[in-house]
Amino acid sequence: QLRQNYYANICPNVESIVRNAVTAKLQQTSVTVPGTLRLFFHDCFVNGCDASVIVASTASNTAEKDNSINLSLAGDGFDTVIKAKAAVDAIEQCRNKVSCADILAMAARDVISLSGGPSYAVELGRLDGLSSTSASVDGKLPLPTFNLNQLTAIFAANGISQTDMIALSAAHTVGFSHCDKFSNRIYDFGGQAGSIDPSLNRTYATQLQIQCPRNVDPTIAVPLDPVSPRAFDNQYYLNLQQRMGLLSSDQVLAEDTRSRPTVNNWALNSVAFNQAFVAAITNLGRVGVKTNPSEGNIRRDCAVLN
Ligand code: HEM
Ligand SMILES: [Ca+2]
Repeated sequence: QLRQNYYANICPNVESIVRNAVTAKLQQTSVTVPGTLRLFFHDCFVNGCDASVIVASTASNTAEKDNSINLSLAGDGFDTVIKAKAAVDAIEQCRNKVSCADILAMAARDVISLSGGPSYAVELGRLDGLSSTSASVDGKLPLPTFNLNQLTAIFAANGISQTDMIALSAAHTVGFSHCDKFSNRIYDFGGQAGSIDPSLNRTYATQLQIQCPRNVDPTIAVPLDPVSPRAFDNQYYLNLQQRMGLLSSDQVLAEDTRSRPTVNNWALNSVAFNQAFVAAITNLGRVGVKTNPSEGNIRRDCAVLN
């Protein structure tokens, strides 16, 4: 139902308007890249790709963004969409004609290519959702402690294959994680005093213990990809081969014999990885999309339901 060039007659320059806004935002802060990419994922897995994650809470409604799992979404991701929407709406012909969900899909595409990843044509035509509740997020997003079966199942629930899940996990080639998401791996692993997760590289574990001491300030975050934290590349898989996946859900992809061959292939072949990633994020962008006016609309303010 979605298609490329959906806005060709409605707002012909929408893609360059969004790209320029994203580029300007990226010049202000590099967090724009991971912030926008993770926002797209957290949107699509809850109520489909409908910008429900961007809606702000009101006196009578606690929105998705205030669910505990979304509290670590970077404010700069939201700001990227708000700024791109303002740039689109500054053009008379485009005003209130482009959905926030599509702007987020375009911005996600743009931050990937602007940080060295593949460029691809993005499918458009999503409507913005009509609701956003914190309760609707519960159980819909993967946890960093998930094993391969749990990861595969939660992606399958969104119609996304295990191969696509392995490709999409490479989004962790950029951005940061707070210490609490992996502290169980570096301190008293398995409840055993002084124990470290055996699937974690020892040298890396020591570095992490220094960056994340016990009782660390909860605002401290460390790069998900310690080798090339700002480049969108296949370094993620090379890290996994070195047991330098930061989250347990990252490292499990190289530890489980069912996913390991794919990890090894994409560590070796960045062209094949880029191809797989484009296919996978295109599938992610199709999850639960609303195209019928009875199920959505085009929000005037991305943070407020019309
Ligand atoms: C496979 C299951 C996944 C799990 C368990 C997972 C979990 C996490 C966790 C725990 C963090 C750290 C949050 C924090 O402490 O601030 C994180 C960060 C991130 N995730 Fe995922 N994630 C998964 C898949 C994805 C996917 C599919 C994408 C996008 C396509 C994605 C994009 C990101 C990005 C870009 C960051 C860095 C955010 C930032 O620096 O602001 N993740 N993820
Ligand atoms: Ca959503």
